[in-house]
Amino acid sequence: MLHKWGAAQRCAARNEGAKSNKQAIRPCVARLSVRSALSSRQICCSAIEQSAAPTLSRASSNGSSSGVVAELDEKQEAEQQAVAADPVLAYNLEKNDWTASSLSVVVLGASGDLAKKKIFPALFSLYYEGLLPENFQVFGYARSKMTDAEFRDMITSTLTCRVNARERCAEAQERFLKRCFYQAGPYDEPGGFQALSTRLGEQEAVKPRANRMFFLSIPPNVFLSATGNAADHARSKSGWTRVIVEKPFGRDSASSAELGRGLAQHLAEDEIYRIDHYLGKELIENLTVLRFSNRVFEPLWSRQYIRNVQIIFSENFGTEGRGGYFDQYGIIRDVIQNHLLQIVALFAMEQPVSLDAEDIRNEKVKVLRSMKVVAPEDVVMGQYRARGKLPGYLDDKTVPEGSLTPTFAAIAMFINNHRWDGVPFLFKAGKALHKRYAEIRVQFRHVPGNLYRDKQGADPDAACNELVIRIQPKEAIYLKINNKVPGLGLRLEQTRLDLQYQQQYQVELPDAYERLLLDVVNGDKRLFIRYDELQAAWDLYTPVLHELERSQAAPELYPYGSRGPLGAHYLAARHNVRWGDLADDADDE
Ligand SMILES: NC(=O)C1=CN([C@@H]2O[C@H](COP(=O)(O)OP(=O)(O)OC[C@H]3O[C@@H](n4cnc5c(N)ncnc54)[C@H](OP(=O)(O)O)[C@@H]3O)[C@@H](O)[C@H]2O)C=CC1
Ligand SMILES: O=C1O[C@H](COP(=O)(O)O)[C@@H](O)[C@H](O)[C@H]1O
Repeated sequence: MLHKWGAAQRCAARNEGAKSNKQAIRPCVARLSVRSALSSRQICCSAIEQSAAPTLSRASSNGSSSGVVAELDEKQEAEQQAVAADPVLAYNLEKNDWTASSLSVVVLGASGDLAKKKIFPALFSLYYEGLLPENFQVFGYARSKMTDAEFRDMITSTLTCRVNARERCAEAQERFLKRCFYQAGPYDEPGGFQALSTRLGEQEAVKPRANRMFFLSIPPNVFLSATGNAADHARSKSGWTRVIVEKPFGRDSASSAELGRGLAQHLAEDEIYRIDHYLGKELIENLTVLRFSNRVFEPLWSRQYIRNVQIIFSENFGTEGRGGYFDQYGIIRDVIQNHLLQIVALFAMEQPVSLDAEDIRNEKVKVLRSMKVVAPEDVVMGQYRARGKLPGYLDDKTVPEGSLTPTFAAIAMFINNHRWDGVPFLFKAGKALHKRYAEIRVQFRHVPGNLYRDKQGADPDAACNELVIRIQPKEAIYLKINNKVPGLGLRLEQTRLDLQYQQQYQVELPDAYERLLLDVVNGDKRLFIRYDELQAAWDLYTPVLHELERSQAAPELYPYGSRGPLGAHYLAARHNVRWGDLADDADDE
């Protein structure tokens, strides 16, 4: 399964007469993907080459090869057309030539939670699925002292074989671990980075072009010094250097701008990848597909038909262990100003000129810049308190005594443009609630002059159509419609047109970090946040965040495991909205 990319490149190298790498590799990608349902990101192919070969030889031996070859040729042609129409693939093919390059991924903060929980497992998954180049290595970097062997021991327990075919997983893990190295050093001095660069060079020696990718999995107080040292002392001299920055990108407009200026002293904007892992979730990537490839949705996607949009994030656990970080930020900065606002930008944008990163981000930034700055009266804050044995936020030892930091918030926002004027976009996000889920709910307007008004029960709201995009868990898209209850009578009930991913696709979905790391390898910035988007997002929230801090506004307490504070319902009611998740809860239990 490994090194499909390398195989495609080798195959391309044999393709004489092609004018460019892109032209050379296309037929290879197409031919080698004949028997596989690879996504547009999964760029071919040795495994597929092997799986096509036996079919051909078996067919030859019973004398029917021409039929099979013709069939393959047909499929190949169809695949070639698909590849030609895929701008992501075309972009990747144009930008990378891994026959002459190596890839080093350096994880700064390798001893930390995010690195262990997300980054190493994602890198292993990509490796296992053959999506990383042949000459590939991982370097962990942190202050903790560790040998390569200890580092490998540390990450072993984090590696799992996510993909369907788990065959030879242990073997793949062993091979992956041999590519993992560790360098101890400080973030704020050059010495460690110089040593890192030397060791990177030793591993990269076999390829003329050495590409280096740094993941800043470190606390924000060392972002700038680590970036400066990485860029100045461990930057690639022969290939590209890309730096992935994790949130928090500052605390407000001013600190974010300062961070931006600091990064810009060492890196060009095209070297910076601001990650928002919600953009890497399957259902979020599907948002634009849903909108722009289905004729049925786009005409409805405006104030004319949509009454309100709700973006809901609910976690059934508290800050356990992350209280120190969380208390400095709170739920608005932790989740709403970034993950949920990014979802709205994608949800509400106009159709971009193309799927190119800049075209998409141009449209997103227009939405953000059209939004009304959040008003204090449109914010409800909550903080969880203890319930039975479940600890309250203030019981977390890493949280300062008497902290007023919100662990829950509900917010109403508006987009002042032709399409969305007057439509409330309601956000609700909280920790230590009753369930873990994230979803987008689109509530449609009432049916005017409804013929069936008296057949639908007393509550007219319950008869409104609602489109639900369930981001996680149990990913799904369903549309609530009114339907006649079968039988001789005439009674209507609300039911669902239901796309449940588990039933429909029966594949395990890739983790968001897998998708995003692969995008960085391929230089694809569609799912990363551009500087002007970030600043526009902060400008919407900075005044209210400052005001809440200045006024020392006390959050409403809610019990651990509840649905959050009552204030969220009053806020929704003020905008003539009812939270859709309450109605659906009973069905989903
Ligand atoms: N964990 C998560 O789920 C998420 C994290 N993030 C962000 O990702 C980044 C990393 O997160 P996470 O792994 O949880 O962070 P950690 O607190 O685990 O820190 C990562 C590593 O940084 C080093 N470190 C910790 N504190 C300091 C300090 N004060 N000064 C210098 N170095 C320090 C430690 O390594 P050593 O001492 O060995 O150098 C530690 O192992 C953060 O910016 C965080 O906000 C974003 C989304 C989710
Ligand atoms: O960025 C963050 O996201 C997580 C939730 O991510 P998910 O992919 O598990 O939904 C959240 O717990 C954390 O507080 C926040 O920093």
